[in-house]
Amino acid sequence: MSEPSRSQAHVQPDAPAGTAAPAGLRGTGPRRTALGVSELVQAALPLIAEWLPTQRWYAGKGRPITGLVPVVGTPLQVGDPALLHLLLRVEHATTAGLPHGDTYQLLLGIRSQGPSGIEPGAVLGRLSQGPYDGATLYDAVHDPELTGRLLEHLATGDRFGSLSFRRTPGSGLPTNLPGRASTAEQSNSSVIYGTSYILKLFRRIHPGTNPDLELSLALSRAGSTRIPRVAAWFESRMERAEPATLGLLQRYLPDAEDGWELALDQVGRLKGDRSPGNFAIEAHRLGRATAEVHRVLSRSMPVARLDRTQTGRLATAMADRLDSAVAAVPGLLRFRAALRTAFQQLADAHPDGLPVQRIHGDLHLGQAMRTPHGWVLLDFEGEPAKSVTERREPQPALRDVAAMLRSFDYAAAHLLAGGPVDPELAHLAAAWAQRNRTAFCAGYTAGGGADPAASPELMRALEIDKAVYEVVYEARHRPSWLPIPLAAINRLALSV
Ligand SMILES: Nc1ncnc2c1ncn2[C@@H]1O[C@H](COP(=O)(O)OP(=O)(O)O)[C@@H](O)[C@H]1O
Ligand SMILES: O=P(O)(O)O[C@H]1O[C@H](CO)[C@@H](O[C@H]2O[C@H](CO)[C@@H](O)[C@H](O)[C@H]2O)[C@H](O)[C@H]1O
Repeated sequence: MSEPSRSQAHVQPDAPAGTAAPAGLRGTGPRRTALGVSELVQAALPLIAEWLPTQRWYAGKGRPITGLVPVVGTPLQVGDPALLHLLLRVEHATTAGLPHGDTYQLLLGIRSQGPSGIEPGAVLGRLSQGPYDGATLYDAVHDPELTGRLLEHLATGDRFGSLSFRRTPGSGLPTNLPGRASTAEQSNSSVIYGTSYILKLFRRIHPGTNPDLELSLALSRAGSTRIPRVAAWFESRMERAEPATLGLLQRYLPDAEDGWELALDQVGRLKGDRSPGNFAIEAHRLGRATAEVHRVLSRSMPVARLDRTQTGRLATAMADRLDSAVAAVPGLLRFRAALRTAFQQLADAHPDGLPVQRIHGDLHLGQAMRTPHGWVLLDFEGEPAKSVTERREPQPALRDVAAMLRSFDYAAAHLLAGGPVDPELAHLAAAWAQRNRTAFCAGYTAGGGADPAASPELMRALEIDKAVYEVVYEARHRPSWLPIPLAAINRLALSV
């Protein structure tokens, strides 16, 4: 690898790019850049264009890319290996012909010899021009040395141009831990440091504070033990006043078991001759933990009461989401009338309005970890398909309860998926889901949350709203799972 030139080594470690006009993939670039970075970014763009759509976290799948616009490039390490932090806007044409795009966070490693032992999917390719001509460009999340560098920046609270690394008071962070890429199925990318910390790197970047940081910090500051404590984060000012969250460092829970895996193990026992455990005890505890988190959030963040008109708007928003979902998945059309009735019944059942507060927003068994000290909740980012503004709006707390109820249903349905029709097993699976749903609700109420049974219209509407979201999610990401939420929609529509 050619060593970075002196000018690059001394470059201001931030290269604000301004907004370039959308154009083809090559030649779309920053107007204002520091020497070295802009050439490197230009050399990397064709490789990025090929690699990006293959990533799980890339949200633009199926939509042709009409432009790649570097927003800010920041060298975090120069030399061999080098580490480039890049915020990149990916543009797509919309039907109206106007550009529409998302901003992504990339951490790019560059090595002359190529990284050893790195999985092939993490390599973007070989640079064929620019200051690093001939070197290998790869996803630095998979390079322990470079992710170790990120931890050092977090520990020292560094600033590089528009990038700020920030620590929570009292968190003395180690600086000598290499990071390994997490293999968990996820919407972002995470790096685990030893058995102590986990850094989530948000991939699709929205302006402003990410709700995951916002809510996790509020819970951490309130002393809640129901989330992994926040140790640090980093953010970029990009071109706006309010910084955009880029990464969140939390305590790692080395002894934790994933709630979804635990539930699948339990429900799987219905099939074999293994003795079925009593997951309902855990479901009850999880309900309590959820109520506890809601209580802390209601004390530390704004609460409100929707009046009658606003409650009507809540129902209308559900009906609107249903209509968009019908357009995306026409199989929903036959349920539309019944589901709309359920939304109207929610509005009619609450003439005095509804209390609302900040909530988790996308609670499911995969977001709950069982530790030796009880259940801990993760990932307060909310539903990735919603705008950040929507996700930050206070909601009925029972929305999280309804979402978790859907998750018990998913675990039971997963048992039956793909196999021959087995009415006896289907009966056992349905009974398992019901038992755990009931236990979760009882735990939630025992923990001080509102009794879900006291608001049946609200609960049904919230469950439908979630199942509609799931139909779109599965159609887009896991089409073979689509029958799971569709079966729930069928059941819920029949109950109206
Ligand atoms: N603090 C933690 N301790 C242990 N494992 C964690 C922790 N945070 C996340 N994980 C693991 O990483 C997975 C993905 O985390 P999550 O926050 O849901 O990421 P994403 O928002 O990218 O989907 C979780 O399901 C869990 O298995
Ligand atoms: O965890 P994410 O923030 O990425 O959430 C998205 O993906 C989830 C799946 O990984 C999805 O959850 C749905 O599938 C789960 C089983 O895999 C099930 O337990 C949930 O109840 C169901 O909603 C989630 O909706 C989506 O936003």
